[in-house]
Amino acid sequence: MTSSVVAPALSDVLFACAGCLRDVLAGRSLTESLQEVPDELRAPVQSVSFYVMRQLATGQALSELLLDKKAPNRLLESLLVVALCLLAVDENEERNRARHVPVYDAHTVVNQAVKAAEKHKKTASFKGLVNACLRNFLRNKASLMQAIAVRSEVKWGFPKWWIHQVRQAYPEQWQGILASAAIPGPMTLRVNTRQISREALHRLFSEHGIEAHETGHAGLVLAQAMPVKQIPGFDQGWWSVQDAGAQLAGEIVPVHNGMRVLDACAAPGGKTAHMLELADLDMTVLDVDSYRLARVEENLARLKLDGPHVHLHAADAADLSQWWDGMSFDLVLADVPCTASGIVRRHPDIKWLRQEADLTKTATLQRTIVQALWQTVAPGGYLLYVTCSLFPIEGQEQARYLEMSLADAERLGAPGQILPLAQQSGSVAPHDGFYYALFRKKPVSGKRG
Ligand SMILES: C[S@@+](CC[C@H](N)C(=O)[O-])C[C@H]1O[C@@H](n2cnc3c(N)ncnc32)[C@H](O)[C@@H]1O
Repeated sequence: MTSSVVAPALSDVLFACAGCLRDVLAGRSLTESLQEVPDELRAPVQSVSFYVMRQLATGQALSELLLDKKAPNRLLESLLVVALCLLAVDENEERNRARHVPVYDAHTVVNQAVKAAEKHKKTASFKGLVNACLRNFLRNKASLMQAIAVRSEVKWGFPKWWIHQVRQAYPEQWQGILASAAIPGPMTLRVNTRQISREALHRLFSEHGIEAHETGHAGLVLAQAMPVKQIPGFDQGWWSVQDAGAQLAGEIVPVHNGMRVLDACAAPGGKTAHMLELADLDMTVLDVDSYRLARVEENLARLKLDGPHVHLHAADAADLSQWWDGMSFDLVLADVPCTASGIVRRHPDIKWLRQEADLTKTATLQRTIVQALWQTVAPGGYLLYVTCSLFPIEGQEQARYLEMSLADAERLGAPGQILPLAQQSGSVAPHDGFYYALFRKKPVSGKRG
């Protein structure tokens, strides 16, 4: 018997996207919201929603211009914004392909958005408004697009405060940094060199027609993103998906066999696994979120890195009384919670979820965590501070503060701020944004470190 897969109706996709957008505007992450989308709709809803997150300022500015007054409810507003983001797509197809832009026929979008409005009691009585508003946009597209193009948030696809912060921190590079978020990141893998060499995996990929190039010590960047199950070696644990910027951690941590290591903010376990791939370690793994910690367990099992040398605890790293037995660590990885401003090309909802006031709150939390963790570092031991942020308050300013305030700390060489910048205008940045600072606790005098 053959089974044919029927593509979902665009009206269902648009309606589900409107629900996801409404959730994000209410402060929920897109990843969480997408989990509630029915399986058969998830792939197209994810693709359209990611695009909408990148183009949100455009959709919102257009809906403001087209409606005489505020939309009657959030769901309707979200449906209009989703449809307007799709209708505003420019006609340069080549550019669109590179940017993974979902392209639909304009009149189909209008008809399907009206059908989507019919699906819910909150939107059904406004289907005439949806129709009028979207048709008005199509009639006046050029002048409306011109009217909003002058707004900085439309030009860059970020909230104003974010543009201001990046511009202030990086007066030479701010445009390249903001532009890099418009294009989805490449699919980069980290080879589990305990299972297979990078050369052997690269060869195997070539035999399967999968084009890739090498990056860093153990990375392979795929020319085309693919579902993980279609790439040889996933179930065998031969590789993990991990951005090249995150893979740098493995090149900085001074790991060697026999070390007692703490990964304090570990989930989903990308860097935990990387360290375990590099050396035989006694590894304590913490995360405050037990649901996320379960992902570390799954990942380590798939990569065949689990065992009695790995100890997982769901606990607050800052509260030593919850989890620490008093035995110090040779190395602590503090990949602390942050604004995640360096990874917005992969999680474009982040730029709308964060508020400017989060910067100081997050920086304070980071200090509290690191100051507690410093007590667990053995004399002569190391602490690697990491964030996936671009904002100096979580990066260089934080590292300077820690250097001054941590007892017996010396700062060692580390890359500092890594910026997501395309090598040429319009091309994909090779890695996300990260910050790395490495500290060592001075050995007790008289003992060699
Ligand atoms: C940037 S992510 C870590 C990414 C991870 N190191 C990796 O490479 O896959 C930060 C993690 O810190 C966790 N977290 C936040 N606050 C924490 C706390 N007080 N104690 C321990 N973990 C915390 C979050 O649940 C989140 O999983």
